[in-house]
Amino acid sequence: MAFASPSELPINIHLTTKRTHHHHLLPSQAFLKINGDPQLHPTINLTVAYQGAPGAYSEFAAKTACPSSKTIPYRSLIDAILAVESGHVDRAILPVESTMEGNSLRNYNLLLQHDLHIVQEISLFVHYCLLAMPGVRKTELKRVMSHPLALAHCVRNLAQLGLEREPVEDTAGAVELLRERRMFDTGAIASSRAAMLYGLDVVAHGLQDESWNVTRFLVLSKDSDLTRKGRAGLKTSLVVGHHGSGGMEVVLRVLSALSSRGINLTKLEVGSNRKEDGVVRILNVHGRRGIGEFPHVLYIDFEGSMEDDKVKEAIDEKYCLRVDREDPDPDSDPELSFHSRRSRGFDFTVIIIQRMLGKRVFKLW
Ligand SMILES: O=C(O)C(=O)Cc1ccccc1
Repeated sequence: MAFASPSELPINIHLTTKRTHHHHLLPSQAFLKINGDPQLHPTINLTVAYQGAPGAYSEFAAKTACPSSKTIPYRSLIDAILAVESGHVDRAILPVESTMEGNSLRNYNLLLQHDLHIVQEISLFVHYCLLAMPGVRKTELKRVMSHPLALAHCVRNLAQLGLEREPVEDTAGAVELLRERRMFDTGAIASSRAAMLYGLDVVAHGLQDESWNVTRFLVLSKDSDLTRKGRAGLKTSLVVGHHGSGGMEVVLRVLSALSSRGINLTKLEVGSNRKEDGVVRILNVHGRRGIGEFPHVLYIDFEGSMEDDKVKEAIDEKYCLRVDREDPDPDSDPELSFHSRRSRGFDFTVIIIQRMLGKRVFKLW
């Protein structure tokens, strides 16, 4: 391609603050412990998979999180994740939630179905631009293409401009398509970096409906880094899948086990089970592998590490969160499936994800 590679483009950073789906029932709770340290493990020469074309926000997030790494585009998030799982690349980057849209839960749930470790997280301030073919004016545009999340973030402004929305795979992919097909009546929402990369004009800046628009990305790796054991600055994610027996009491038990020990929660989300979403599928990474299905899910992030005494205590609290790494008793009731432990009549599984505490927000203009 005649355009500069993304790594050659100036990046303006402002620091502001395989699937084996076994459907058979499984014993054992899932226990996934995740950690990592970019300082201990420099990202030079790493390969990082992202979804989209060069110039996508995910690529920028990958480059920011893993400086000097080589970013590799993939068509879909699943392809990017499979590339890490199969060892073709070292890392994958996954956008999981944004301040405007809340959780892209489908992405988060992808994480639960693959045996990968979160080694880092990065928050990116996303500033959307309206791009058009060179010389085209904003008023000449009839429609706009972009990633569904970008379209959702700009819905009011786009309506005001009277532009029809057309979802495509990613923001940079929209720009590429626009240029390839020489579409003079169509714009794309993407970064100014994508405009430079593909030689398009920026006809409007800051198209997001709300000024504070931050997306959180997770960096995934096949390997965990046990050298981080007990180190400060970690954040842990807990995903509790349950079957709703006892109403919401599982939720209360989990929260009280953490809050009674002064453990600071940084995220709390009770997975709603609207019919169209169906169950959440969670991979069991211990014992016999397979997928468990849970109609109710609780997502929690808290500050601290699984090595902290109070965290250990909360996790081990009797009748509350028992995380069992051992294979369950083979004679146990197969109906217990994935979530072999029943605690006072509740059945649930717990996934624990340990990772870096990401406090910084990067800005891309
Ligand atoms: O389409 C892109 O550029 C992506 O990387 C996905 C995305 C879209 C909008 C905000 C953050 C990430």
